Amino acid sequence: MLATMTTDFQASLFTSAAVEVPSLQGLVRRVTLSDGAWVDVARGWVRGADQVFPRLVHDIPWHAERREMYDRVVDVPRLLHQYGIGDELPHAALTAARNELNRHYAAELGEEFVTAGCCYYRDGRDSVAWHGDRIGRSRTEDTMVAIVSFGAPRQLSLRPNGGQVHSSHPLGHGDLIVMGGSCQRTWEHAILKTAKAVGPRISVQFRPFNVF
Ligand SMILES: O=C(O)CCC(=O)C(=O)O
Ligand SMILES: [Fe+2]
Repeated sequence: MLATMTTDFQASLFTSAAVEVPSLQGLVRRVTLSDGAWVDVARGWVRGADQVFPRLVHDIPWHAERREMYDRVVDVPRLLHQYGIGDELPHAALTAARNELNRHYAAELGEEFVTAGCCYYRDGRDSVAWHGDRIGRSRTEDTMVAIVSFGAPRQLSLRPNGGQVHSSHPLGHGDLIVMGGSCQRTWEHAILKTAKAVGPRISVQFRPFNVF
């Protein structure tokens, strides 16, 4: 009885008007960058994202990391968790998002998004410095990294390698950005620290096999 109730509850939660992951057809707007890089943006793609956010805060087994920087060991300024190939995702909205990304980009990407890296930016002091996701195949090959954002918006900044900041996308509340083409090799992205009072944000980055 209890099991049935739980299942019914989850099903109705997900199919309720509140949480919905619509088709990306006609919803994404592509912005062409230089050197074969592009981004696709779909604002408010995951409907009811603000209701998903507290579940992700609670259910993802977040951990802090420390990394060596030159001669020091420093805190990574965000919490992290990585879902690997075959891992069950923590919320039906994420599974639905990955399924729709795989459907929408199947022909263009030629493979599936199989991992989901998660970052939790607790406040404006949490950040990720300028980088490209260039470990693995993305070092030499075109690929895609699709990011779905929950919670309060933070700016995802983009610049050509080492160049001036080109654009900045406020991402939160179910927004999608897909970085594609040569974007990971020829451009850099960052979530810069901000002195403004900002609420917490979670990003989920869907990547193909051997792209980090
Ligand atoms: O939080 C984001 O949207 C970006 C995260 C990111 O660039 C990364 O983890 O590689
Ligand atoms: Fe990245």
